[in-house]
Amino acid sequence: MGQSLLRLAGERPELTVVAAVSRRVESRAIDGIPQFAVTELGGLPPFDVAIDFSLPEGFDGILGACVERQAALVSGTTGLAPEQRQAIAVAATRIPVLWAANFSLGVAVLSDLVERAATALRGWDCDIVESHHVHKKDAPSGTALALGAAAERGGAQPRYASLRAGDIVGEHLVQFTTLGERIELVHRATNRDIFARGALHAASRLAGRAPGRYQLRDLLD
Ligand SMILES: NC(=O)C1=CN([C@@H]2O[C@H](COP(=O)(O)OP(=O)(O)OC[C@H]3O[C@@H](n4cnc5c(N)ncnc54)[C@H](OP(=O)(O)O)[C@@H]3O)[C@@H](O)[C@H]2O)C=CC1
Ligand SMILES: O=C(O)C1=N[C@H](C(=O)O)C[C@H](O)C1
Repeated sequence: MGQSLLRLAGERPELTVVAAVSRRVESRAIDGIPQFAVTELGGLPPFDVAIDFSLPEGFDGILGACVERQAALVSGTTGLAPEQRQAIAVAATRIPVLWAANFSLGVAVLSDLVERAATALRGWDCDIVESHHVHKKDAPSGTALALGAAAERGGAQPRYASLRAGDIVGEHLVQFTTLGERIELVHRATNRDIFARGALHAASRLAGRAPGRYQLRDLLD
């Protein structure tokens, strides 16, 4: 995701990337952008908004740096612990924060459809099957859990299954089943750039806003 973000940031003239942060730093710059290790956050140049796609181990440092700098945070890191979700709520009293399990427009629409289907199909079984590439560390995916929360708002009690195979970018199937019939709602991401573009759009709209928790739909055109 970091590589997609750096490549696609160039499509948005209103954004200037001043630094890239990762766990290990092998060279001091990527395509001319200064690179910092997560242990060097204190040395970052001034910034208005950070975009975080890391791992739960890296999240606390980025969140802390944003609060310290009074900068906005856009995060798509999944697998966060309950305490980290709580830390987002606390930080949002001081800075604008947008955390989303999925930055694609299609999943935002799917989430609405799932809630509507769950509301209409009381008593049906609800199963969520997510498939991702073999390098993905968390399961169920953040998107599956978010879709499950949408199903729960509609009164369903979802069950989860996870598949890790090859280079699957991300697929989410939400299935409602009863005796004699079944509804399947599916989203398939085929390119990670959709997530990066969504996060870059959110970043450009979040910078400079009042402190608080924001959702993707708050920042759409
Ligand atoms: N919300 C959404 O739409 C999406 C969310 N994601 C989520 O984004 C996250 C990243 O995914 P992906 O890019 O595939 O993962 P990668 O493993 O490819 O990249 C993770 C990045 O985080 C860095 N990192 C790892 N540990 C730490 C740490 N302790 N401190 C600071 N930085 C750290 C890594 O640095 P280094 O390279 O030096 O190890 C690397 O740059 C995952 O949680 C994934 O689920 C992914 C796609 C879409
Ligand atoms: O790790 C990934 O790749 C993805 N993670 C997010 C998730 O956990 O839902 C979003 C997307 O599915 C890709």
